[in-house]
Amino acid sequence: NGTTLDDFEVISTIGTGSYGTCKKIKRKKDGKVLVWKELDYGAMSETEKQMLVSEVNLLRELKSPYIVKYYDRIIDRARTTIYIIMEYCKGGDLATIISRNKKDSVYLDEDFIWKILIQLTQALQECHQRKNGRAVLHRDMKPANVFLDMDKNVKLGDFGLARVLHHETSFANTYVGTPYYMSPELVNNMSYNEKSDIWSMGCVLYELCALHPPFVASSQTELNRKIRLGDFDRIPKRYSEDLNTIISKMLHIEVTKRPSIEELLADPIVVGRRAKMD
Ligand SMILES: CN(C)CCCNS(=O)(=O)c1cccc(Nc2nc(OCC3CCCCC3)c3[nH]cnc3n2)c1
Repeated sequence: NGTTLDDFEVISTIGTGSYGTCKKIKRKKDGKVLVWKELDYGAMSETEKQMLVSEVNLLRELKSPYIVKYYDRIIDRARTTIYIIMEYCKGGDLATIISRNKKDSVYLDEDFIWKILIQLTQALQECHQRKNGRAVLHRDMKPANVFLDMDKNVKLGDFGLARVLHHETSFANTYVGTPYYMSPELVNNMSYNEKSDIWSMGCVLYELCALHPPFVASSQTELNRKIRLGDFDRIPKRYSEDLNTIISKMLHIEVTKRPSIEELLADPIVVGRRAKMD
């Protein structure tokens, strides 16, 4: 592909993630605002570079209105840096929205939370039920990875990048935050599976309601104990029994009892709410 860095102009730096820096950019030919994520692969082994290539190729295949659109990539061998060009989400991320509402002690509207629930479920459906291939697991769904576009539609971001960097040897593996969203099966050292993404989605939706995660502790061991027990307070009483029921189902500690994407989309409560929205 003929895309080069000169085709873009950097507007500003949005932030730095576990893998590198995210910048807001403008495509010179038409002024379109995008972002790129800069990853320095200099310290990566051959295996990790292979994983990075396959993750980026997976990004290209994920096409959903609720997944951050991948545009292109530029490789700068001189700087051992890959630039992954994606759509810019004007509404920012849910972590920022949650912390602002928490500071102002203002709960989010139930309709807004249902919209996020339904769109996040559809984003996961695209990944878990991919037509031409194996399911892509997000592995790192959390409020900071869920963005909004200018119409407050969900844009699930940073796919795959999490996997590449959770590869044991990569430097970015040093945990920066507390893994509030680890599922019970992960805490019990079992394998990550599609139902683990459902658990994380439940944690994100719970946090949108309560403005704090379902399980909070001051140490990893205490957090693990709480996650294994699976006891959490009901979401604030201002929210309906329907919303509480759906979120509680996603937070079932037994993987087999936790609904799959298709079961969620077929749930009468979800079907009923979607009918009201469309
Ligand atoms: C770290 N955050 C709590 C706040 C810091 C920054 N504010 S913010 O709420 O993300 C914010 C504000 C305005 C616009 C956007 N748009 C946006 N951001 C992305 O990634 C952000 C990046 C992810 C890794 C960590 C650093 C930040 C995108 N990726 C693909 N499209 C993207 N569009 C984001």
